[in-house]
Amino acid sequence: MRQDSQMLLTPTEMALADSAAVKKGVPAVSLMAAAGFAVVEAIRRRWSKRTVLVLCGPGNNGGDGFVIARLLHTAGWPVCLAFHGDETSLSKEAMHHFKAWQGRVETFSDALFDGVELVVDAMFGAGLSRPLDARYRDMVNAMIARKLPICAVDVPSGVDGSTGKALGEVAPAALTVTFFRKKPGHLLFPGRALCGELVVADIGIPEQVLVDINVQTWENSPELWCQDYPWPRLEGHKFHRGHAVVYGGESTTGASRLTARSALRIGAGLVTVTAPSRVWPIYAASLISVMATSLDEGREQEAFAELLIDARHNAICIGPGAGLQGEEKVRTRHAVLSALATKRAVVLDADALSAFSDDPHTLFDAINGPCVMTPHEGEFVRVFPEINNSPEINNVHATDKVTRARLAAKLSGAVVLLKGADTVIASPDGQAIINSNAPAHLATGGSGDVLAGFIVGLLAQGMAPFDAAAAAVWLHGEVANVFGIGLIAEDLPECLPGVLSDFKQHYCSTEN
Ligand SMILES: NC(=O)C1=CN([C@@H]2O[C@H](COP(=O)(O)OP(=O)(O)OC[C@H]3O[C@@H](n4cnc5c(N)ncnc54)[C@H](OP(=O)(O)O)[C@@H]3O)[C@@H](O)[C@H]2O)[C@H](O)CC1
Ligand SMILES: [K+]
Repeated sequence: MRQDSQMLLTPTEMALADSAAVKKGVPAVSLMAAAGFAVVEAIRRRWSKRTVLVLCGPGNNGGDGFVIARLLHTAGWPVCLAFHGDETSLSKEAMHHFKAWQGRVETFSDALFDGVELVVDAMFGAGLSRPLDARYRDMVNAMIARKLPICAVDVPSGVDGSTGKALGEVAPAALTVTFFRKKPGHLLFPGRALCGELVVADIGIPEQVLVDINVQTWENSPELWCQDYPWPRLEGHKFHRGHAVVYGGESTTGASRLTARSALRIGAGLVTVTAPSRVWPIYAASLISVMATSLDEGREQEAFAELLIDARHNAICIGPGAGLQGEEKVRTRHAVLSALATKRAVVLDADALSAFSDDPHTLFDAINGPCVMTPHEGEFVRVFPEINNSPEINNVHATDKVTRARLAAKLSGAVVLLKGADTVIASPDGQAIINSNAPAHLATGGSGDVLAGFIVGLLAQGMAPFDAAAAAVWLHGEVANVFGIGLIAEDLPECLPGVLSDFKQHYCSTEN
């Protein structure tokens, strides 16, 4: 996966890009000048001339602030620049721009905010290494109290660019201007909410510097996987489009029916729901294009395993409505192990994960083929207690969502899709994708069942697990955006065809 435009750089990787650019002959002082210029451009596009307070910190984020203050002043804006830090410790480039500022340099105080209409937050960016010291914290609290519009340089001060975590109180920005590429912290909550509008500015770093950086994190977009999207082919046949099996439970029958319909809508050639014979009539009466197969009473486990002997059943989804009560839990576990034993593509969601909360390693040991797990936070904690309980695994801090998903993928051998407003998809080889298109109204009952259906439907058509998971999540979010507020889970598969047509037109120019 090498889609340069979708790459997300951690602050450490950004520093590598920065120094590689300098090695290629772009002076650091020019990078800083370009960064400041880009912020001023973004400010002038958004706000008319007004009184600005530029708060500068001790590092190069503050250096950008010196440039911003100078350029706004030159443009005739009333500017107040305040700096807190050790002047003698400024980097060469920051010192260069500090000296170029001809006006007064104020010390931090609450009174600075009087009469101000816009604040530029250039206190800390990529170099933040700990919660803010008291003087900076006071300014953050004043910004929060004054409710003034804020333009943050690179990140709002206090947000960790690699994790999106807030190291203490953070004043939310109306606009954040970052450089070269987005950082994971711009997409992960709470960072995402604190950034406001996000602008990525070109500051003259050559694209070639990316070749030597082993980037492993991307923002989800069809550009990452549209090449491999399994469009129906004219010479195709429904048997070429796979046969998905969805395991249906006894009590919450709607969940697996939603999953099955979604698998069919996204293009699986055939979809079968299996159901215990006691409840089979519910499935049979309500399904039309999805087939319902009855599992004989008393030998449901054997019957499910027997169904899977037919290798045409090439993708299996277990979890939505599978059941966790008494005997149902035993059957759910058995179904999962039978499915994994086939080494065909398997999606494990909801109850299929919780059923292994007592002995997750039994589950991990059984994963030896293509598998996607789709836990929400609660299920993640149940299945990966060691990642959750230990702050550090193999010297990696396992507290942020991307790292946790990566570790889980490595531990289990499955692609792990950790759901939420900022869903992360991680592959056992370390690659991770952060999704950013899900609207708030997608959080509705049954929406996870639909997602599992989209994934198993794509797997049935031969898409690789990591791509299938990323494509399903993006399409899921896109459908919700197109449908709008008032969405219920049933709307998702029904609204998918229009979204698929638009997506095909925009991203897949050549006919398959
Ligand atoms: N990378 C690029 O291509 C460009 C980046 N630009 C801008 O530069 C910043 C990153 O600059 P950097 O100097 O690395 O980091 P910061 O400005 O964020 O701050 C580092 C200094 O702050 C001290 N620090 C860190 N945390 C705290 C804290 N909680 N309280 C007080 N002081 C703190 C840190 O001290 P240490 O003791 O930790 O070493 C540093 O002194 C990037 O965000 C961009 O805005 C360029 O100008 C353009 C190119
Ligand atoms: K900042």
